[in-house]
Amino acid sequence: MGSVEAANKDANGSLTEKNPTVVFVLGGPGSGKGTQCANIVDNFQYTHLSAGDLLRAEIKSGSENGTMIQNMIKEGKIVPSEVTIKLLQKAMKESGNDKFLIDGFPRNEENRAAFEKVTGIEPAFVLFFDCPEEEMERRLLSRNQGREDDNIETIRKRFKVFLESSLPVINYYDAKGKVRKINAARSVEEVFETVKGIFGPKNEKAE
Ligand SMILES: Nc1ncnc2c1ncn2[C@@H]1O[C@H](COP(=O)(O)OP(=O)(O)O)[C@@H](O)[C@H]1O
Ligand SMILES: Nc1ccn([C@@H]2O[C@H](COP(=O)(O)OP(=O)(O)O)[C@@H](O)[C@H]2O)c(=O)n1
Repeated sequence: MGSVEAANKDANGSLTEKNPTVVFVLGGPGSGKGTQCANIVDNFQYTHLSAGDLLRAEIKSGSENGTMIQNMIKEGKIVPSEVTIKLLQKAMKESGNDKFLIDGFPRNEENRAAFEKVTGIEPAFVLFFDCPEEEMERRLLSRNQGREDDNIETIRKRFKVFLESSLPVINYYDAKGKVRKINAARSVEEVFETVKGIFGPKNEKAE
């Protein structure tokens, strides 16, 4: 990692090295990213930041970008990284933590390159929840969270975007040896057993 980009100024204005630990959590829509992130947060010292949740909160907040974000989500399109990265940076700062699960980001090459450029952060590793489309479709159609994009028409568009734009990002990190691929087509408990093994005992929360 470029140490210059990673350097931050402390309260006295002097440069300090701050290297937050970032784990990207990727996988198709409905693969179980959010579910497993909740389990990780219960057991390990990480803060969960879902890019989709941050974007949905931005719509609700009445922000000037709200309508644009809402239209893009309805179409299953990826919101420009400038918007998403600002939300992620703000949430990282506000958390006071230095360990993050960044869920549903980066979703395309533009997301990936911009995050690296703006923050200077490289992920420690990437969790990839691998799940067949039929299973993801079943899960999304019964998610019942009232999401405007959990309808079959938008779901098909999201699958297409995942294959065309998000998988290349996973392949990019795979070539760097950073991807931990997990079979997500199992029960929540079985998937979490595998996830636990990846995080190891080091960051486990005390009972
Ligand atoms: N391993 C699993 N088996 C069955 N259903 C699951 C599993 N993991 C998550 N779900 C359910 O599938 C839906 C999508 O999961 P979610 O975690 O929201 O996925 P993502 O964040 O990847 O879109 C939710 O209703 C969730 O309860
Ligand atoms: N990095 C991101 C993440 C989500 N999004 C948008 O938010 C939608 C929902 O993403 P999500 O991660 O909450 O949900 P899933 O599609 O994984 O179920 C995506 O289909 C995109 O429209 C985005 O534009 N950029």
